[in-house]
Amino acid sequence: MTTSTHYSPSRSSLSCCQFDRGSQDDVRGPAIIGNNNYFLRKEKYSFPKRPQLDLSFRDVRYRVKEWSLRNFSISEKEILHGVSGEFKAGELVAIMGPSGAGKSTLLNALAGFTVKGVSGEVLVNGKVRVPQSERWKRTSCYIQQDSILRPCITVGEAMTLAAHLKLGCTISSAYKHTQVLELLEMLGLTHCYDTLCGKLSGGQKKRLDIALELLTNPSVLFLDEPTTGLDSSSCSQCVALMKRLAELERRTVICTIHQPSALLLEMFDTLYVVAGGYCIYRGPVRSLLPHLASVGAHCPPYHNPADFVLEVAIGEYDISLDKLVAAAETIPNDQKTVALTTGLPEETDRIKEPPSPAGFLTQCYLLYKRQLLCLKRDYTLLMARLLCHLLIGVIFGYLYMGSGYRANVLANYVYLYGSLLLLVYTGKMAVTLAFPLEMRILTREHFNRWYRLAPYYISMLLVEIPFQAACAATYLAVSYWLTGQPVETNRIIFFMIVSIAASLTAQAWGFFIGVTTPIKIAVFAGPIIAVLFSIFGFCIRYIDTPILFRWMFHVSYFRAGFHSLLYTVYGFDRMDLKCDEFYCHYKRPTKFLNEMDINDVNVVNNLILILGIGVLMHLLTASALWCKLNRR
Ligand SMILES: Nc1ncnc2c1ncn2[C@@H]1O[C@H](COP(=O)(O)OP(=O)(O)OP(=O)(O)O)[C@@H](O)[C@H]1O
Repeated sequence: MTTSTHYSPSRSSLSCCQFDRGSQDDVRGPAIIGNNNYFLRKEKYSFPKRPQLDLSFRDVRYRVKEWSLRNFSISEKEILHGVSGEFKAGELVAIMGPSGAGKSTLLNALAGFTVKGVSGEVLVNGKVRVPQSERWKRTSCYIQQDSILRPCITVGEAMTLAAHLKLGCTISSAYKHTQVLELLEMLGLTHCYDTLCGKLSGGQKKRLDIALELLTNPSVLFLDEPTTGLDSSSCSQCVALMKRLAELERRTVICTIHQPSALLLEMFDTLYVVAGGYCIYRGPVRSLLPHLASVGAHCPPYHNPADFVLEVAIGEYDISLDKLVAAAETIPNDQKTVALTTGLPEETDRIKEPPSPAGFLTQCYLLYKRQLLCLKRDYTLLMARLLCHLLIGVIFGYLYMGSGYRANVLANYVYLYGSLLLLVYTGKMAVTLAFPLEMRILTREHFNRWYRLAPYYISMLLVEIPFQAACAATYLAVSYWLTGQPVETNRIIFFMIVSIAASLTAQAWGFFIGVTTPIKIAVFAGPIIAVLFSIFGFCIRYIDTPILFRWMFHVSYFRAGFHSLLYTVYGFDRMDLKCDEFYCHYKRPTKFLNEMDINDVNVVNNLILILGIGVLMHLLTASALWCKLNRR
């Protein structure tokens, strides 16, 4: 998304010298923290002050239900076993532990990203936090492990769009733009302003993820393994950045981390170590080794404390988990963390609630523009879809040339059936497979309160529906003309409307299948459902349908579409067809309709049925999406 007044900093206020210096600083890691690098130029930034939030949690448990095929029963598994802790504003907290210990599970529970199965209390400044509450969502953000960005938009566009969405209309565009530039400068991304997100390095993507969420200046940041996949200098840079974020304006920054170097570990204020779903240490980093020594685990000289605590956690030093858990309980409170903040910090008058996000229509508009921008940049797939429809239209038209006006109705019957099947398949499959890929972006942006589900869904439909309609119309125009169907305005209009409506309803089914089923099931569930419904009306008549299946006849939009197409072509008192032989059985179109048992088709009613099913499927899809996003 672009705005006309915006300019690339590389071309304007920020000089190349700044960028060059930033780049050099990048590779010097934590050693640079005392130097004059971009993470330290705090005074320049003008972010609105937010409340300081201390986070504490008591007896947090996470249970999942597991279905056992062998015993044919559902069992419950506890992953977090009643962990407690306190994280103070201004602290950089590391949640560490061996693989599978429950780090991400704990982070998700604290962030409110996982709600189902979580019990216990999470308190914010001493008050119970409701994970779904608007206030909590406005003051916190969650950054997932994998960077999820749209590859085809630039850093500047991504930031500008996020600023418009998250900061709403009450804040001027100029101010938003200043925020964008300041954040990019702070995170060393100024020189990437015009770079496509897909072309950023791993470290740059992580920084952009953070920059995007910092637009609302949240008080609490949760980051799931922000250093995973980065080289050592990028790791240092990332942790140095988080440290500054915690220090600047006393944000609470909590992240899970795998195996930091000794140098990296020292940069954290507080360490929370989990093993097997239990807490085995919580407190300042500097107290870790003395604490472990008190339970009989002495860290060898020159050994990385982070490695050491993981080795202790997995039992390499013959210290049982029970003993470690019991020892963690005895850590004195003053050592665990400093007392929680009560009330608001100083400078209360500067503290502001985050602004309201953009309104419904603005969200629709911005998301629609983003969709269009992505399509414009990556048009190969769209062109391929359009050209395929054109090509297949030519092939079908050539194969069934002239069948529309001849009495050899069986050829035309197959053309009509094949055409509808094609439009149903292309409509359905194009979105069935595309949607699961969108899900991760949607989950991240929706959770971090960029926008609501309805504007997202509407913006997606505003792009997908016209495009599928255009593809269908391309195919129909070419094949209709080549096959010699009747050239009568009413018939052409009905033919086009019914075919396109069926294709769009199939598309709605595609969305539904894509949202509700895993991708591996979706690839065959889509075609199976299409074929199942296509049987009714094509090779079986209503009177020949077993009673058990007659309901499918009524709800099959394919049947409704196919019968309507046949009636549009052969009904409405069509004159006799051209007969090239001595005797043509179906010279009179009504004879054919009578034998097919479709002489009284109501095209308008069928159209209402097709569109009704389409609308219903969209409503079901949106409901399923809502459940997925809000019932985690
Ligand atoms: N929904 C779930 N259903 C079943 N098991 C789960 C579920 N979520 C987590 N687990 C299990 O809980 C344990 C902890 O998972 P979690 O992802 O929190 O580990 P982690 O410490 O972050 O590991 P890693 O560092 O390898 O990412 C794992 O054994 C995982 O298989």
